[in-house]
Amino acid sequence: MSASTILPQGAGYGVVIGMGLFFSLLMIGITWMQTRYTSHKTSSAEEFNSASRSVPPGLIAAGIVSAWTWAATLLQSSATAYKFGISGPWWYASGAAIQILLFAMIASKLKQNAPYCHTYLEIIRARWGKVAHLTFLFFGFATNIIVSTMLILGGSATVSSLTGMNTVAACFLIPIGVSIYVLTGGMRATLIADYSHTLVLYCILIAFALTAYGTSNIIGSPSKMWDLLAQAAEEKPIAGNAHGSYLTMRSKSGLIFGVLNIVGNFGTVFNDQAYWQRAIASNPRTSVKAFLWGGIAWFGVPLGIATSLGLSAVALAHGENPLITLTSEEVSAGLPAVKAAGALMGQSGATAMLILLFLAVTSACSAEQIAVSSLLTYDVYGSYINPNPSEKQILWVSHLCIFGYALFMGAIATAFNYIGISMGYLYELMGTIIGCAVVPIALCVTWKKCNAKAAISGAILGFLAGVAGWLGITSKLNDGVINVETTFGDYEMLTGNLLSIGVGGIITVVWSLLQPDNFDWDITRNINVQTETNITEHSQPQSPITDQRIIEKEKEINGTEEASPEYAQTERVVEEQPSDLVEEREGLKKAFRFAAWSALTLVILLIFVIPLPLFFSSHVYPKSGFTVWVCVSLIWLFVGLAMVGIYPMWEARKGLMQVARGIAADLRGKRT
Ligand SMILES: NC(N)=O
Repeated sequence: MSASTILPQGAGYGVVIGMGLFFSLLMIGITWMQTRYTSHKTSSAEEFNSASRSVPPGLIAAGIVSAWTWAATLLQSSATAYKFGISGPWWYASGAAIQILLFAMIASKLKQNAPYCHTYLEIIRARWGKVAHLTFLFFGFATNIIVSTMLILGGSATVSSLTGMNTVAACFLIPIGVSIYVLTGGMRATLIADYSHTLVLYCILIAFALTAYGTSNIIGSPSKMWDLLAQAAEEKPIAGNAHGSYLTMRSKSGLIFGVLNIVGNFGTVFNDQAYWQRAIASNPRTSVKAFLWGGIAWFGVPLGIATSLGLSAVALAHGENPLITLTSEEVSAGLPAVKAAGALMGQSGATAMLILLFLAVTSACSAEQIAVSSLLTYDVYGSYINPNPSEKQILWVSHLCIFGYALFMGAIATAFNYIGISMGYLYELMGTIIGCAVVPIALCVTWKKCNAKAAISGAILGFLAGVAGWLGITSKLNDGVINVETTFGDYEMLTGNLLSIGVGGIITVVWSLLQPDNFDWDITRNINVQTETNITEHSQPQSPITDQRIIEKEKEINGTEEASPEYAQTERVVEEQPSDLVEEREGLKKAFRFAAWSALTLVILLIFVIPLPLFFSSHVYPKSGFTVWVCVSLIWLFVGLAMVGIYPMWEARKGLMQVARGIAADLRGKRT
């Protein structure tokens, strides 16, 4: 064991390679059972990439939580608690949960307006053409690359800090291990692996919280933590916080981080095919529920770990005999939680942290790999290289892209490591690079008036404004010095993030209002309709029905949908029971209204109603208030465990029984 690491190097290799192999074997087993005992075969491209669009809400919610739980969710959230006190966990959790909640509305519009697409870029291509497609493909890939790099940087920094494992080896071995299980299982098995990861993740988070606030000899109660935090503030008050305290929402840097977090995370949800893919894989009737549940359950993850380990790091790094020390580079790399776990729980804490990070990073990596593979397969290969691919070719290209992207993830994370760009830096920068595409992408599937030129110009000019503003303000505030350190300032990052999303959004909306498009959603509703019926192995296409019938019936019901004469005359073959189609669209409209009300209410509560009065009143929590805060964070973890750890099992009971009956029949020799 290296003198400076809490675990031996072998533990790092053991977890990365051993657990990678374990999950690959598990995936082979799940895929085999899925193929043998259920109707879902991964030899179908539709099943491999979109899980036949039939996944129930609990499993999708677990998949959302696991894709959205990055290394940064655990590490960066705790680093914000270390830097800003309790406002850090709040702003991290609320500033990144609202996008998932709002995406519930997009998910329902997606099911209404492009029910058979494989990627959101297919919608952009069908609606706005090739230039828009290429423009947003750039922002889509930029999002996946930034997210993947942060994942691998965070994961490898943790593994090498805890075990001394070679960082480059970790950078490559983590994504390659993940690619093996993604290759084996495709989308559905990946969601099942996500579920198992999420279950263990919640259990470890609960164990950390109970140790920090219940059993630890060093802290052990909210009251003792309050004392230690008060002492830390006396020793080293936080500039910009009320009374320099860690126990207040009144934190200037915390609030700036909150804004950065909100902007950046809009980009990493709305531009990331991984979330569209979960909406696509979802059963249409329950996609809204899945995203609302996912957002609510996920909120507890950063809030819980940052309240326990982030604040523990503050307590342990101060006082007469600090148990841990943290350099600013280590804080930027997200290591306060890692060091706190080791100091509070010794080797068992370090091992739990290693496993936690491994699970979070691998499940988020798997989401990124399958997302990038879908973009490359459908939007590059299928759009520009081979417009009429066979199912075999789609599967072959998907597999190749998953493995190729795993190698790319390792290489790019290694490069960032060498040039000294940390996960924390990328986290604050991401909104500047990708925020500009958020509004056009969201409007592509929700607003018929949004015009193509406005969307393309908005995204490109927003990007240029964001980057120019970020670098310009850096130069102005730092005497012309532009480097990694100066560009990482609060105001520098804030300027870039706000300009990018603001300019992109304003240009897109204002131009579209001045020159409104009048898009016919039937064009996007027809994406892949013919292909789907041809390639879906098990679907039994119903007799063809005409759009005219659908449109007329729809008019009878609500009198709103306008029929395009051109489309009304075409015959459309659909995959689902056609007689259900109109009722289904009505159901989706209701679901959209429900998503809008619930998501907007939660957003207003989480971003305005709860934190802002606490900020403006400069309230510093007394012991009783802090104890309530700790209890809420713990309860939220248990609620999350119930929502995405226990509920999916209940939901899957019939499928599990079917598999169990199949296995029993096999054992009795009654099945061939
Ligand atoms: N997924 C995030 N932003 O932690």
